[in-house]
Amino acid sequence: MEYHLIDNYDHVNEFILYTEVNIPGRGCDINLFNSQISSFCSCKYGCNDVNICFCLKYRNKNYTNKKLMLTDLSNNNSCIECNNYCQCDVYKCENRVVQFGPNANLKIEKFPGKGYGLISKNGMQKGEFVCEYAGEVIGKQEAVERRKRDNTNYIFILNEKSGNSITETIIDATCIANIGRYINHSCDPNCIVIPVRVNSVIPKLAIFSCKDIEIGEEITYSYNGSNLNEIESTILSNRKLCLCASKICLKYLPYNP
Ligand SMILES: C[S@@+](CC[C@H](N)C(=O)[O-])C[C@H]1O[C@@H](n2cnc3c(N)ncnc32)[C@H](O)[C@@H]1O
Repeated sequence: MEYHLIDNYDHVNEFILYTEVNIPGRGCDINLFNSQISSFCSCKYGCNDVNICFCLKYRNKNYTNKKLMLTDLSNNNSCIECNNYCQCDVYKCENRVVQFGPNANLKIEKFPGKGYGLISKNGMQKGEFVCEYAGEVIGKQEAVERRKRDNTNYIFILNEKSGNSITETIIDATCIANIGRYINHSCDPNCIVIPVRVNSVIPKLAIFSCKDIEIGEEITYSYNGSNLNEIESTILSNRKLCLCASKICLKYLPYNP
């Protein structure tokens, strides 16, 4: 059964194209992009029992009451949600969160010195899904070239380690993106980025709160680990000052955006 993603947000800049989900860009492996995870569950009820649901059987439980179970993430920092092949009821299944789209409680605001940023209008509880960081899925070489050409701020690189191998997912949200592109960096962030797979083998970069967030508070994650290392070494002399204002601020953004 298919799900319906609801995303009513738009950009503050008319030159940026809104996309609710990732789209393939240059250098993206189209076969991987179009791949369909072939395992599925045949649950009749909520997909909340690791002994019954096939999607949860070999993993930790991802969510409780639709909130990310942060304690289980130390061993396993990625999630696989139930997919289009699963026979569970889409709206009763407890293993579907990111696929339904962003939190309805977000607002883009201006922050002096930082440009735009995202706030939570009504506050959030720890573990709530905020939104995806969606954009063009591109290859490494293309990312290096775009970064040199445009000095772009919006290329996110996610590295997932599994044994000796590393899976790299690169999303460029410069020109085509969802609301996730507006989230600023903090050295003491209230959100984390987790790779979440639904149908495709290529993960969605899903942003979840890792603390309770107050009404009107800025939503942030740490940009540390989301950069292009090859380029970083050439630009350390030109790093941007961090304005996160946290007590443990490291003074500079983790890379030169
Ligand atoms: C992914 S964008 C975030 C959204 C951006 N503020 C905007 O207006 O589109 C990254 C850029 O935001 C700004 N930024 C993000 N976090 C910041 C911080 N803690 N301090 C200063 N500038 C920040 C930097 O200019 C950075 O290049």
